[in-house]
Parts: sequence; structure tokens; C-alpha cells
Amino acid sequence: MLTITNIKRPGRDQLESVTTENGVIKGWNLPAEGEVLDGQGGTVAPALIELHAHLREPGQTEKEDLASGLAAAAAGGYGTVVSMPNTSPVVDEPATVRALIEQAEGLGLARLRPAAALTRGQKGEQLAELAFLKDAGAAMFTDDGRTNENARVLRLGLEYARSLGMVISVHAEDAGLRADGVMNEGPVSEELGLPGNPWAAEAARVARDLELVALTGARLHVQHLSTARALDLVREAKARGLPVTCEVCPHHLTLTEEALRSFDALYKVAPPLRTQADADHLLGGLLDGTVDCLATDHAPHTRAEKERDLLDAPFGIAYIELAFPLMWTRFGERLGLEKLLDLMTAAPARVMGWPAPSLEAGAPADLVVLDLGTEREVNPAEFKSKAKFSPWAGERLKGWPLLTVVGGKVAFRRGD
Ligand SMILES: NC(=O)N[C@@H](CC(=O)O)C(=O)O
Ligand SMILES: [Zn+2]
Ligand SMILES: [Zn+2]
Repeated sequence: MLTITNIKRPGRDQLESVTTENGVIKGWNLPAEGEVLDGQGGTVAPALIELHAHLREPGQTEKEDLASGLAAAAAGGYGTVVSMPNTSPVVDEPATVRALIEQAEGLGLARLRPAAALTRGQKGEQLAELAFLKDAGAAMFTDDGRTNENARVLRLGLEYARSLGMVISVHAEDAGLRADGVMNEGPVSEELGLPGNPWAAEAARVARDLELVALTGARLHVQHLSTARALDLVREAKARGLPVTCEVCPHHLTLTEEALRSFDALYKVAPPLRTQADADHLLGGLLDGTVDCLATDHAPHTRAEKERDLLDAPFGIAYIELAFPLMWTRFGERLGLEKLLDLMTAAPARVMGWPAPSLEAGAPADLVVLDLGTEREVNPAEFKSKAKFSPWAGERLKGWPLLTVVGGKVAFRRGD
């Protein structure tokens, strides 16, 4: 049993307490029982849900592992994480899915819901054994990290996933158009003399995939949308009634191609950082509901890898610990607390068809207590993630998680 005192529910002023028992919320303002933790006046919400993180197990544990990645997630206020299968080997076997789930359960950190590969080895040629992967506990199917070049294979995958009631998520970039681009294609890439990746690589692929949704009627989730045009295509598709959802990442809202003037591979990410107009358009999509949810695409690499030349370094930015503070600090006023929390809790649950997160008695005791007011400097040395560097190092952010509880157990406490 665990009681958290001195917390506020969103939109309420009075301090309250919540008691959890056997992994669920027992009730509010009950006589304190069991372990008692002081919420320090913070705002309590259902723990955040991440639909897109690279935790690098199995096989790439120099970048991240389940323990560091799920600790980082808990520190970021997340209670549930969907991990991407572009590991070594690729997560395309039921036994691997089971092993990941089992390993994560022993850690007492955020809950792990592994995504499995859509195709064997993520090669895009043959479908993986989707039914068995589902039975093993796979949360969704995706070849993220790769693009699905063969439309016929994706079509078959969509038909199969539809019959299983599962979501497929896609990294929507046309590989041929993207080519060896390391940043957004445009005047800035030309000025810098760097190979560009055009907006049309994303828009063309989203357009194709939306036609496959129309053809199959299957649920498709478009990952990390970065361009205004692709977002407009999703908006049109939704107006047509297609069962498509999409996510946007905080890095595409807060950084632009201008960051590449540093020639620092810290800012090398796929899809690339775009223009301010794209970022503004994506924010508009959050406000008007076109964007279903936020996701970080936490993509850790080693410092040595990210210190390579821009042309050779791997793609990816890792910041699951900063996502809420970053969004709250930069866009809290525009979005409002309720909308922002929805985008990071109930909205991802809706995308997945999971039960709505709740603060009511009987709901799972997956909770986060947020300090919405106090500014703190981003110090990557303190990250739980193995990737202890950040585009936001030294910035002052507010909205830091103080406490994350998963299944009634403390998964993170600031200062521990
Ligand atoms: N986003 C990235 O830049 N990198 C991801 C792959 C991906 O999400 O496609 C990674 O695995 O490092
Ligand atoms: Zn991707
Ligand atoms: Zn990814």
C-alpha cells in the first residue's frame, strides 16, 4: 500500500492524497496507510504513455538497455513504453518478445510493451509471424528504423494486422527520395553543402500509405510526422474517414534545420529537423486534433557515434526524460495542461485501443506527480539514459516529474 500526500489533481486547487493498493488506486483522501510519500504540492496525472522509444535491447546495449531506458522513461514521467524492434537481432520472434517482457517486469520501472517487426529481419520482404508475435505480447507491428519500400508487403501486413485487431506503425519516408540526405533539403542544406532529404520524401510515402489504408480498411499509425504537407495529407484522410492516426515528436516542434549550421550530429535525426513553418504547422495539428498524440522517438546512440562527422553519424535524438518539461515549458500556454496531458496519456492509449488512463478508484496505479512551476537546468550528466548529452543541455525547463508510480510501486523519485 502506498499513499501520496500533498498533490493536486489538474484543474483543482486543494491539496489531496491518493492511496493505492494491489497496484490500483484505492481512493482519494483516505486515512494515510502503508508507505507515505510527500507529493510536495505537485500536480498528479496518469503516468505518461510513450508509443515510440528505442531501448536497444537485444544487442545494442552500448547505446541503451532495458534498465537504463525504462529508468529514463520513469524519470520522464512515463509508466508505459512501446519499444521499437530495430535491434540486433531484430525483434521478429515470439520468444524475443516474451524475453523482453519478462526482463522488464523484473526491473520495477516503466511497463514495457514491445513492438515487433512487421517483416522478417525488417527486410521488408516477408511478413513476420504476426499472429504468434501478438500472442507473445507484441503491442504493435512496425519496421521503424527502416522504411517499407514494397507496397505489396505493407498491404498484406495491413490485411493481416486488421484481422488480428492490431495497429501497424510506419516510418513514412521514401527511401529513394530520402537517399543519403542528412538534413532537410532546402536553402540551408544548399548553403551548408550537405546532402538534403526533401519534404516530398515524407509526403509521397504518406500519400501512398494512406491509399493502402483506404484499400484495406486497416489501422495505420504514422510515426514522427515532420512536414506540413504530410500532416495535411493525414488531415484529408481523416476527413475521408480513414482509420489513420499519427504522432509528432517534441524535437520536430522545438528544433529546426537551422540547428544543423553547427554541423553537430546531435541534430541528425530521421526524419530530419525541418523549417519553422513546418514546426508551426505541426503545432497547429496538435491544436486542431489532426495529430493524435505526442511520442519522443527516443533514439539513443553512444557519444562516440554522435561525435562522428555529420555524414557518418547515426540518426537519432534521445530525450525521453525531457519530453514533458520541454512541451510544458515551450507550449504549455498554447496547449493548456489538459490538452498536453491528453496528448501524452489518453491519446496514445486511444491510438493503441488500450483502456483510458484514469485517476479514479479502481484504475491502475500508474501515476506521475509533476512540478509545473520550478525551473531547473537540463543536466545530461544526470540522465538515467546512457545517452548523457542533449540538444537542450543547459536550458531552463519547468514541469519536471517528481515521482512516477507504476502499478502502485515507485519507479522514479527525483533526488534518489
Ligand atoms: N529516428 C532516428 O533518427 N533514429 C531511429 C530510427 C527511426 O526512428 O527511424 C534509431 O533507431 O536510431
Ligand atoms: Zn523512424
Ligand atoms: Zn524510431
